Amino acid sequence: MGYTIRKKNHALIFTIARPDKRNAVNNEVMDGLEKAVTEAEQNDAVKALIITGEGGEAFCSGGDLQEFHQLKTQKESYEMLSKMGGILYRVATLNKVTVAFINGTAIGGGCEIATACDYRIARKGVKMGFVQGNLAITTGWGGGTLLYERLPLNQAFRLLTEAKIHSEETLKELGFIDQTVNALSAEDMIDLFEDVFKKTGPVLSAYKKMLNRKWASGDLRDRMESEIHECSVLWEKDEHHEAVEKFLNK
Ligand SMILES: CC[C@H](C(=O)O)C(=O)SCCNC(=O)CCNC(=O)[C@H](O)C(C)(C)COP(=O)(O)OP(=O)(O)OC[C@H]1O[C@@H](n2cnc3c(N)ncnc32)[C@H](O)[C@@H]1OP(=O)(O)O
Repeated sequence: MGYTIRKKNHALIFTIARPDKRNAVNNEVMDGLEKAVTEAEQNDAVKALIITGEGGEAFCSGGDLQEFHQLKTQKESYEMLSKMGGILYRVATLNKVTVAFINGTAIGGGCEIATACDYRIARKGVKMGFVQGNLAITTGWGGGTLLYERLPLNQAFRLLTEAKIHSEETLKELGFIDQTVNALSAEDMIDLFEDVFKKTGPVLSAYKKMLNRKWASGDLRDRMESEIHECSVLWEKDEHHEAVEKFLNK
């Protein structure tokens, strides 16, 4: 299976388990993440959902370029993009604490997944980049919209338009990474949330509801939807397909 879901203390840990493909997201991983979000939502004993990747190389390398390269038209890409965009909206608005433990490289959609979480904890030395622009598309899972919620607008705009890969030090200076650790696995870094887990579930849930009310009044879901649609329009263009071909034929 391309993912695992396991419980440790008050946390549910979702791990993308495709290390041979640098934990690229395919439909199976999307379905698994949706399952984990539902389980976290329904289990009162769970106070946090942690998302991470298997192995020491990558957190997540974004959408599976092999699998999704079959999607040629705006309509075909929109179906995939809106599926994952809906799941990341659920991650972002889940009434539990959400944590991305960035155990390795995070690229493209991998950065979007991390952005959907309340906390971003990175292993020392990892690199991250919103590289979608280099593939002649934008973020397409709602991660660009969410980045504008997480960072000052000018810094978010810079990360998206430069589409560069940055060190965790740079991203920590920008405030995107909350903390860097030497931990190699989610289990090893879970103690960082000891104080959080001392709070009752209803307290943590109430704080997320405050954030969600702010986002609801700001039409977050509509803005994510517009991003997803815009990405699907760009997806169909030759420039995007040529850029993906170049990677696949490297
Ligand atoms: C809306 C989101 C959007 C979308 O869905 O399209 C995106 O996410 S766009 C961004 C898509 N992702 C990328 O452009 C990243 C592509 N991958 C890389 O840049 C590198 O693989 C990297 C930096 C993640 C890791 O580099 P490293 O040198 O450590 O590994 P390799 O490049 O040799 O890759 C090993 C192995 O994994 C396969 N691989 C890596 N990334 C993907 C991917 N995203 N989809 C499918 N397969 C991927 C790569 O082809 C190699 O496979 P192998 O069979 O061994 O040749």
